[in-house]
Amino acid sequence: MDEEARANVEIWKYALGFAAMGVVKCVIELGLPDAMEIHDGPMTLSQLSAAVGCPAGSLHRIMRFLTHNGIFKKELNLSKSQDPETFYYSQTALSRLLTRDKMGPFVLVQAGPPSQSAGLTAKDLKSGKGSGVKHINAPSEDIFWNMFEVDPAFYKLFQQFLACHAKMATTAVINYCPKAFEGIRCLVDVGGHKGMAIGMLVKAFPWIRGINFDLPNVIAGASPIDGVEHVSGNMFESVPKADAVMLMWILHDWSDDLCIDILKKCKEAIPADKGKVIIVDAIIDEEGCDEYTGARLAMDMTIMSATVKGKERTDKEWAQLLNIAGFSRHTIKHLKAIESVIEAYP
Ligand SMILES: Nc1ncnc2c1ncn2[C@@H]1O[C@H](CSCC[C@H]([NH3+])C(=O)O)[C@@H](O)[C@H]1O
Ligand SMILES: COc1ccc(-c2cc(=O)c3ccc(O)c(O)c3o2)cc1
Repeated sequence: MDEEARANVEIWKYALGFAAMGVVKCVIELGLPDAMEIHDGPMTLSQLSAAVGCPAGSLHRIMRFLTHNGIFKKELNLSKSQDPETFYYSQTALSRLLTRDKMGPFVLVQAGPPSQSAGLTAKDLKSGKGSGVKHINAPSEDIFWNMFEVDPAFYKLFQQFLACHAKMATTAVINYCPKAFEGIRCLVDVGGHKGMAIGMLVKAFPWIRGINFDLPNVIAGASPIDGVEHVSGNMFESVPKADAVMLMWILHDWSDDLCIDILKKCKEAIPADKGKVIIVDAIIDEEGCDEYTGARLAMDMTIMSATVKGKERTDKEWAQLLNIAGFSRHTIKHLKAIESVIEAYP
């Protein structure tokens, strides 16, 4: 790998490093390394879930991230057949160091007092309601982003972060997946924020007329962009009509049920015969692994701590969502990035 390619991978260690440390802190709080020590042998996911009082769904994602990083091992239980309990988890030299009588307290103290520490907490996980830092004032997840109410300064930073992400991810999409944009006359970027991505796409593919669609408070702050019309609305109600819809970094914020609602609205917006939905999001590779697998799993931990029921999805989970939302087929193109491109057809 050349220096630049290595840098593109390495940077994620630093960008998502806080999430990784937050999860390690959280499993110590849950007492997971201690529970394994007491059990004194391999444990299935449901045994672990019962021992630490954390729902199996989130615990599965946490263990997937930790085993990838050498904290705990996942092994095949050859005495059983194809169900999730086919696997069991056991300790590694690293996880043995995370008990409360070894390095556990050392890690916890670095995160500061519980009232001030951000990210995942044992309490949130045990409640099964998700963490949802950014939906802090929201009664449920199907509410508009309400970052303004949480902290205006943080909201400003979050806007810069989104612009920076859109620039990076759209560059990868343009370089590695240009074919997806052939023949599209009108493209709507749903949740396109201030229009960075659609602005870059209409410049790279000048035959496209772009629509940037986002919440009214976001569109109100967007500047004019050549070839792009800004439209405000709510994707849970309707999406502007176009030949194709793009959803970049949208679906990973929402539960399966709300993703299906969004996908159905997108399907209504495109022609049934030649329309498509272009999803740009991570695909978790549970079987294989590439240089970005660690970053995708760390992003899943960030999404777990930042949203109520969002998650990064495996290819099987994506297929299931698209199928339930009424799409007949889809293709996947991997980029040299955290994200992949899924093209879904009515
Ligand atoms: N109900 C909604 N309708 C339309 N846009 C929404 C809705 N809820 C959240 N959003 C927007 O969805 C975006 C998610 S962040 C992703 C931004 C951009 N696509 C990127 O990849 O960088 C934000 O700009 C939100 O304002
Ligand atoms: C209020 O505290 C937070 C809110 C949001 C996030 C956050 C971080 C991040 O990397 C990310 C990535 C993608 C995405 O769709 C997000 O919503 C997102 O949120 C962290 C802390």
